[in-house]
Amino acid sequence: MIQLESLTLGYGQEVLLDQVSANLDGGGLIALLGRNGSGKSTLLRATAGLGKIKSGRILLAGKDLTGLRPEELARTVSFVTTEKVRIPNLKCRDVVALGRAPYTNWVGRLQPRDREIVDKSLALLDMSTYAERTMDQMSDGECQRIMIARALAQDTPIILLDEPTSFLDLPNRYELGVLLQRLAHEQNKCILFSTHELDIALTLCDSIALIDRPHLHYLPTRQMINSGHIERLFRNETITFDPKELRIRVR
Ligand SMILES: Nc1ncnc2c1ncn2[C@@H]1O[C@H](COP(=O)(O)OP(=O)(O)OP(=O)(O)O)[C@@H](O)[C@H]1O
Repeated sequence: MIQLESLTLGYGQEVLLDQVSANLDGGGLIALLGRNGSGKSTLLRATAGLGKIKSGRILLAGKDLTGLRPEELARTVSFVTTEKVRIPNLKCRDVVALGRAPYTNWVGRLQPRDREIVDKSLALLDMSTYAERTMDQMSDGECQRIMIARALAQDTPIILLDEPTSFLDLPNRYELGVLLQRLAHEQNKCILFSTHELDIALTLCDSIALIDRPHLHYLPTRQMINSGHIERLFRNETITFDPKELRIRVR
């Protein structure tokens, strides 16, 4: 679904990914891992069509990203960023309805089918009861769910999320991970999300994309665990990764 072809990304003279090729074809739930500053957000932004590519190509559903018209891009990929979104006077239903913008007619008016999709997206995120509330009166976790509902309403085969669990407490992190897994499998989406939650990535995801600057390794989760890449990348004087137990151990 997402193909990287000899992709080089970076800023100025700094190269983050150097001629990386990977075919994230399996779809399902994919975790994007890497140390701080390795380029996870940069890659997600580039895949969403927001960042600059130094060289190479990104293909989405077989089409070169740079050749897609804005409305085609908006029908192919949705992006949930880390920014805390608080739109004071807009009800949750209206926020989710923004996801329908690539499909609405020229005055932006929702058709019955659009309303149906908005309601379904809210329901899938278990947020139907919040439809008439405004986001300035909601918790970070609740707002995060609304932004994911908006991405779902956009009805794209690819959904990108930048650290979606970062504002959440432990139970909610897992709940969101399970929810993303369910959406990926039941709605047949390719969901790529960056995270520092190694255990969520390794227990819930179908495959892992691991940035090991300036390379990127992409493997099904079990193979990634056995590959030794995670151990090598996340090991330091204080901690080791135990691939059998899927646990970080303090030395
Ligand atoms: N707009 C920018 N201009 C110049 N350098 C940038 C810009 N954005 C990010 N960088 C640098 O690029 C590198 C990768 O940043 P990026 O945010 O993609 O990493 P990340 O893997 O998402 O990090 P983290 O896990 O800390 O969120 C960092 O060294 C960062 O300082």
